[in-house]
Amino acid sequence: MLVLSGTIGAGKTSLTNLLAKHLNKPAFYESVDDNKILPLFYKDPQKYAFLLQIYFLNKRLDSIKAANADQESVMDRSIFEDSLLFHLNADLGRATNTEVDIYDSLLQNMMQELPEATYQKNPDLLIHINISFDTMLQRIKKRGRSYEQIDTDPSLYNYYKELDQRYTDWYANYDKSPKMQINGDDLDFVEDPAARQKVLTLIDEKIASL
Ligand SMILES: Nc1ncnc2c1ncn2[C@@H]1O[C@H](COP(=O)(O)OP(=O)(O)OP(=O)(O)O)[C@@H](O)[C@H]1O
Repeated sequence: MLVLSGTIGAGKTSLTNLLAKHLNKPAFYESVDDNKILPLFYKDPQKYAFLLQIYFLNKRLDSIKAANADQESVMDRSIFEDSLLFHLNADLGRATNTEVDIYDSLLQNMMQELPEATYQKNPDLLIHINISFDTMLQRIKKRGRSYEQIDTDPSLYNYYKELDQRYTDWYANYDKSPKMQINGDDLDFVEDPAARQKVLTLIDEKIASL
């Protein structure tokens, strides 16, 4: 299982699509637009942070189980980033210590590899798309999901800034599988065909080396 990671607007969904087509493998997406809890969370984070995370955990484990039939199936987001986001929200006072403890132990329980299982839950490769904070802000604006806009809620600026910093630390410390990083500022694989080819070649080379 190949798993994409990266901050909001990094291009995870687009690269999942490209890569799955390139490899002729199934893609697994977490649909953001169908998520009924996400807009509620952005409106009232204190009330909905924990519920949103339980929703995501459940969905992502479903995808992991489905994606595991194939070593090169592609998933558009990792379960580990949910934990990163939840801890950020908890540190902002949007979840209680008890909720954090329950979340952490639930995640650990869900992700425990069982010796008798026919598949593993951790990725075979994590592909991290790294974009700068400025690019992140531009993409959020360009995509225009209403609840993500800083113009509507200026406090989101600090939330995104902190998220950006935590992503850098998270990727540096990630050790659940082999990993690679794509420079999403330099390589615009959505708009530029040459960049697209370069990214796919980099990933092919990494897969071949595993
Ligand atoms: N575990 C989570 N906790 C809180 N918010 C989350 C969580 N997971 C995703 N989100 C929110 O859901 C929205 C979509 O995020 P995500 O990064 O998965 O997709 P995306 O922005 O479409 O990424 P890309 O453009 O890279 O495909 C964002 O507003 C993000 O903050």
